[in-house]
Amino acid sequence: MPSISEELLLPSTPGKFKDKSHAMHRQFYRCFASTSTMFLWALFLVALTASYLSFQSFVDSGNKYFSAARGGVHWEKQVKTSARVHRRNGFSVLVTGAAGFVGSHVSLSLKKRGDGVVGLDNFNNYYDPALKKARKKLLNSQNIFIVEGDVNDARMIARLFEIVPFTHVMHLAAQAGVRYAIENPHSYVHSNIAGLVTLLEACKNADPQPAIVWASSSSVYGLNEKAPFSESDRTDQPASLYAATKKAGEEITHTYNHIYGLSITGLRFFTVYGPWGRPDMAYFSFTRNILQGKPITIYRGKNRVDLARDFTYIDDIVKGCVASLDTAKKSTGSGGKKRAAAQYRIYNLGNTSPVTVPMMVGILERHLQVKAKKNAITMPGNGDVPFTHANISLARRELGYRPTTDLQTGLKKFVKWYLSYYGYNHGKSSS
Ligand SMILES: O=C(O)[C@H]1O[C@H](OP(=O)(O)OP(=O)(O)OC[C@H]2O[C@@H](n3ccc(=O)[nH]c3=O)[C@H](O)[C@@H]2O)[C@H](O)[C@@H](O)[C@H]1O
Repeated sequence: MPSISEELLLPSTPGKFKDKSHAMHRQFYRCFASTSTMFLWALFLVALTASYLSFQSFVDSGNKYFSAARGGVHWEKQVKTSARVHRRNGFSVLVTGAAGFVGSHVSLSLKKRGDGVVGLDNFNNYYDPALKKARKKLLNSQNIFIVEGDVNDARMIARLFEIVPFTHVMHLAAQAGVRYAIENPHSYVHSNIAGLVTLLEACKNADPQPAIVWASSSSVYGLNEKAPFSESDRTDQPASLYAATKKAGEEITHTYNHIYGLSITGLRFFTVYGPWGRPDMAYFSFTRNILQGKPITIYRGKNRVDLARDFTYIDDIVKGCVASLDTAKKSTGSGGKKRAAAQYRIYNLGNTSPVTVPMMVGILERHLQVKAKKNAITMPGNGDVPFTHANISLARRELGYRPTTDLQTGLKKFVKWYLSYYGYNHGKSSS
């Protein structure tokens, strides 16, 4: 088949001409023409490869777009469905840390009464992520969708606010644990400070702005010796980095309230315990060790004084969280500007009856019907405080908060859950 060049340069009836110069020209043109052909073929192949590659990437992104991947159409549908409100004047709540202990309980409680709930959790491995996955499964079974993501992911949070005009944010995602701050200080700054600011920025930019309820901590009272602890007591002597980041959170939220009109409620939780709890906490790890026949270490204060905590049962805490949402006023800002002064509140959510750690161990022994192997040592200088004791008058007055579960009753429920979840032989070697 003649090339385009041949078509153009040679006579239309080449077979009739036999002269030499023509033959030479012909050879030259043939040679030239075949190079051009190759060049054109090469161009064609390059174009073909390029279009194949771009088609492939289109298919890939298309798959992402249409599949359940984060940001896809299916993902958005899950977020919207989960946020749907099923009661009159109900809330649509973004719950951060929804696969966590308090987060999972609060999410279930809100969903149960007809509020829309979208969870957010990064499923980090501070403690066994399998427990977080199990909580997620539980929430999924109640039609609560948990987005897997970090509170530091500004784009993702902004996207969530584009999809759902959340009326409230229940911010419970945090790096918890008092003593772990010695090992991994930066994780506290990352989650409790940077993550908090990222979330507040998203809330400030949202239109309408949500009201925010978030978890502070009893640890902000630090070395305060005046008991019981009241919200107006000094909180400028933190004993751990954990406490310092929670205290910083209180100051940071105050700033966002003051400048941008965000409605903020900070809740100082006092050693929350119960079913689906945190395995890093003493009552939980003690239970595991007692059942496994391993020793437990009980810290003691100066002069062998027992440490004491105002242990607070999860159901009481959930009631306090929900009451805080119910009484939260609307934020007043929009477009990054405050229109009027907004609500700013801080409440203790405790039990008002501290129990010593050895007494807590005694209750566990009775419920488990196993004697603990106790090893008492002087409290290492790791951020612990000798006691906590909440004055809850303010929460009682303004939230109607009334804790009803004592440690004896609450630990009984915890042990029942623990045994049903892990069984008696959890972690025991078979030998
Ligand atoms: O109220 C809070 O703001 C905090 O409550 C919780 O901290 P804590 O009150 O320290 O609870 P937890 O670790 O269960 O130790 C309980 C007691 O057991 C003692 N303890 C602990 C471990 C051990 O091996 N031995 C021991 O005696 C220990 O010395 C202490 O006296 C949350 O974890 C924290 O995230 C935060 O929310």
